[in-house]
Amino acid sequence: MVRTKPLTIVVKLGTSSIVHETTHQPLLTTLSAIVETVVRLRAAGHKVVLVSSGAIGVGLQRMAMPARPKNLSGKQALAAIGQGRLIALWDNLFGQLGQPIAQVLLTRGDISDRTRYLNAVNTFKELLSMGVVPIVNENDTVSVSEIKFGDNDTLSAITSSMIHADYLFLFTDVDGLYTANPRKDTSARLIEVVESTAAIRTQVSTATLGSSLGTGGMETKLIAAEIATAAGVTTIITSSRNPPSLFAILEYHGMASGPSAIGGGARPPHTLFTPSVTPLRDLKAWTRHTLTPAGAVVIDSGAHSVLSRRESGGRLLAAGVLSVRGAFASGQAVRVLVRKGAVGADTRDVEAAREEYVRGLAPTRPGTPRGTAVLPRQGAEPDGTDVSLPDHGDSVDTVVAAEKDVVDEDQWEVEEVGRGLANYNSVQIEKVKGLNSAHLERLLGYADSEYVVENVTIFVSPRYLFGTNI
Ligand SMILES: N[C@@H](CCC(=O)OP(=O)(O)O)C(=O)O
Repeated sequence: MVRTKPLTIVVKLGTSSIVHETTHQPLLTTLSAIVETVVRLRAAGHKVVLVSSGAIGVGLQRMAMPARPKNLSGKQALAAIGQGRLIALWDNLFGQLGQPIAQVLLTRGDISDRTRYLNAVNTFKELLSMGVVPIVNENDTVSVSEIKFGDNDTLSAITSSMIHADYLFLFTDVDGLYTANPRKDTSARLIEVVESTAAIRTQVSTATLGSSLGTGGMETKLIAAEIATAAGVTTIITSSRNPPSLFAILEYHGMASGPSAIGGGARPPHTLFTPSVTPLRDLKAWTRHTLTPAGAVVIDSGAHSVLSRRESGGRLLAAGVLSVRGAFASGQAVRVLVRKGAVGADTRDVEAAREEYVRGLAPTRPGTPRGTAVLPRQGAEPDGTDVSLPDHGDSVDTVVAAEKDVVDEDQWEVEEVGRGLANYNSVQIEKVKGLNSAHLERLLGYADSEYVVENVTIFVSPRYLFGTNI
C-alpha cells in the first residue's frame, strides 16, 4: 500500500449519529467505531479533530425529556446539562485506547475577533502537535444565534478552514448527496463527485433528510461543503453507520492511510466535493466566514467588477466607494454592498463637485445663491479634520440640501456582494469616498494604505451563509 503524507482530517458527527432519535440513549456502537477509526488514523500519523454534536440530545436523556424544548433558554440549559456528560463519554471511550482528548467549545462570536480566532488556531495547532484529539462543539450555553441558526456542519467547515485540514468527513444518517430524497424516491441517485456546489444546488432536492434531533440536513451540508472547499478542504458526506469506511474512501482516492475495512476497489458510497484550486486561506477565509461585520461600504458597479477579478487582490480604492453605512473602526470587518441600477446624472454632479472641491475648486450649483459653494458634506462637518472650507459662500445648509436633493443614500437599492477589512474608520472613509487615493493623505492627515478596504472576498453564490443574524 502506498502511504501518503500525514493528513489533517476533521470528522463531524451529527446528533442523529450520537444519540438514538427517540430514546436519546448514546449510540455506543457508532461512537466506539468512530473512536477506533480516529485512533487508527492517529496511529497512521494523521492529525484528527472531531466535531461532535449531541449535547442537547444527551441532556434530553439525562432529564428524561421526550423532545428538544422550543425555547432558547431550554435548549441552552439542556446543552449545559449534556455537554459535560458528552465529553465524559468521549473521554471514557478514547481513554480505553489511551488516546487523550480535549474539549474545544466555540461560538461564532469567539472567532469573529481576530485575536481570539488566532488563539483558537494556536490552541488547535498545539493540541494536534501534542497528539491530542480536540473535540469541538458549539458553546451553546452562551451563543444565542448558534442554537437558533447554527449547526455543527458549518462549525466543522470553519474548523477545517482554521486548521487547513486536508479532509472534512461529514458523517451523517445518509451515505451521500442524492438527486432526491432516497427515503421517498426510489429513483434517487447518489451524486459521487461535486465540483460546484452552486451548480449542484439546482439539481438536487435539499429537503432536510435528517432526524428530528439535529439542526442540520443536506442544505447545511452543502453550505459546509461550500465553505470548506473554498478553503481548500476536500469534503466528504458519508454514512455514520460504518465509520471505518473512511479508510476505504481515502484509499479509493489514492490517500491510503491504513488497512481498508472494505477494500476490493469498489467505490464506497459517499459524495466527494472537490476543493477549490485557488483556496481562500487564512485572513481571507477568516474574513469571509467568521467575522461579524460592523458596518458597510456601498460601492459602484465598476468597483464591484474590479473586485470580482482576482488581479484586484481584494483591495478597494476610495474612488469606488459611494457611501458608508454604520460606524466601524479601522481593522473591523465591513459588508461590501453594491448599489444596484445606474448612478443618476445628479449623483455624478455631486461627485464631480466633491472632486473639484478637493482639488481646490469650489463649483457653484445652478439655483444656489451666487457664490455659494457646493461642498462635500463632510467638509462642513466639524469633525476636527483639516478640510478647510473655501472662503466664498460656504453655506452648509445649502450644501447639505443640495446633496439630499439628488442623493438620498438610505433609499438606494443595494445588494451585499462580499466582505472585507477596513483600513480606515467609517468617518475617514466617508471623508474620502469617491476620490482618487492621491487625496487621502491631505484629507486624513496620513495614508498608511491607498486602499480603504482590503481582503475583500466577493461572494460566489447567494448570501445564505449566515442567515441574517450577522
Ligand atoms: N451544538 C448542538 C448541536 C447542534 C446540532 O443540532 O447539530 P447537528 O446535529 O450536527 O445538526 C448540540 O451539541 O446539541
